[in-house]
Amino acid sequence: MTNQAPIPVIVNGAAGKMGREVVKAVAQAPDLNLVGAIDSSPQHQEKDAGELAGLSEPLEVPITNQLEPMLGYVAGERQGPPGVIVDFTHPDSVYDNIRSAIAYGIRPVVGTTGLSPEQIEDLADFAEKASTGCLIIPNFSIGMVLLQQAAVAASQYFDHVEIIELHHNQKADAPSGTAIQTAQLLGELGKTFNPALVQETEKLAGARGSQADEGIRIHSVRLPGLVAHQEVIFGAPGQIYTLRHDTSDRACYMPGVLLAIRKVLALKSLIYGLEKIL
Ligand SMILES: NC(=O)C1=CN([C@@H]2O[C@H](COP(=O)(O)OP(=O)(O)OC[C@H]3O[C@@H](n4cnc5c(N)ncnc54)[C@H](OP(=O)(O)O)[C@@H]3O)[C@@H](O)[C@H]2O)C=CC1
Ligand SMILES: O=C(O)C1=N[C@H](C(=O)O)C[C@H](O)C1
Repeated sequence: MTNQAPIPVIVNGAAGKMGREVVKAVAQAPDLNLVGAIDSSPQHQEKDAGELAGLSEPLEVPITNQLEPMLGYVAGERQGPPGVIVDFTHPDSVYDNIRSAIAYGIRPVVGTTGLSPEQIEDLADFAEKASTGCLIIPNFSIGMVLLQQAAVAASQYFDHVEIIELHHNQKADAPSGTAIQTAQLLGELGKTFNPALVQETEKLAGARGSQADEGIRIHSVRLPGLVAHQEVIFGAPGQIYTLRHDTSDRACYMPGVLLAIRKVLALKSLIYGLEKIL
């Protein structure tokens, strides 16, 4: 049992699919205190974040679109640990959100995908200069970390690999942040995958998917009825090795989100990927 004051947590994107899960998870964690719920969606302004998330009791935390005043308010609290902001918003806004939080000394835990490599590098410089921890985690589920580790192990023995990611049809970005990170992890071995055997022609543009730097094809499927799924398919003469992860409930991300909130306070720079904090 610890006497430490709870960590103040702001959820950005609190009315969204992930934001609502995070509100519930934070409200149920005794060492965390939900102090703010931000969301730009006009129809949810002033609603109680707890009720919106499906909790039986209100949390007395209203949804607001006032990010900067909220950051200023939490930063101004002199007692207890510094604040953390969890971001599940939109690829278009996440870069600015992270910069604003760091400028106020609030530690970002970022699940929003769609940041470019240049933006991540720039944010890493900014966090380093501010000596402020920041976590960018393309996928918070332990199953995906295990899939990626298995894929890295397999890639020592296979020269041919393609990725298929499948998501619900409200997803803004493609390919998924997880698929991009998976290709990067495979590419870190320094191998070039998928040496061409024939001159290929795409009769319909995009038929062979997108091609990451590592030579790895990524195919994106968007359908209602899907949540989040990924296959990494290795091929060699006479054999196929398939790794697959399926998400059926966004609750699967919450242990990773809570871990990241607790870990980010001890950091002084930006870290990318859940595997680095396990
Ligand atoms: N890292 C991980 O493990 C996971 C990452 N994700 C990522 O998280 C992000 C959010 O996903 P999801 O919850 O499904 O998306 P949703 O669209 O369900 O939720 C996003 C919420 O953020 C709001 N919003 C949009 N822009 C802003 C802004 N500038 N400031 C404040 N609020 C804003 C949206 O409002 P409105 O609807 O009005 O636009 C919406 O309520 C995506 O990038 C997704 O890829 C998702 C699952 C797991
Ligand atoms: O939008 C989603 O749903 C998800 N987004 C993340 C991604 O782009 O990788 C993580 C997970 O796949 C769910």
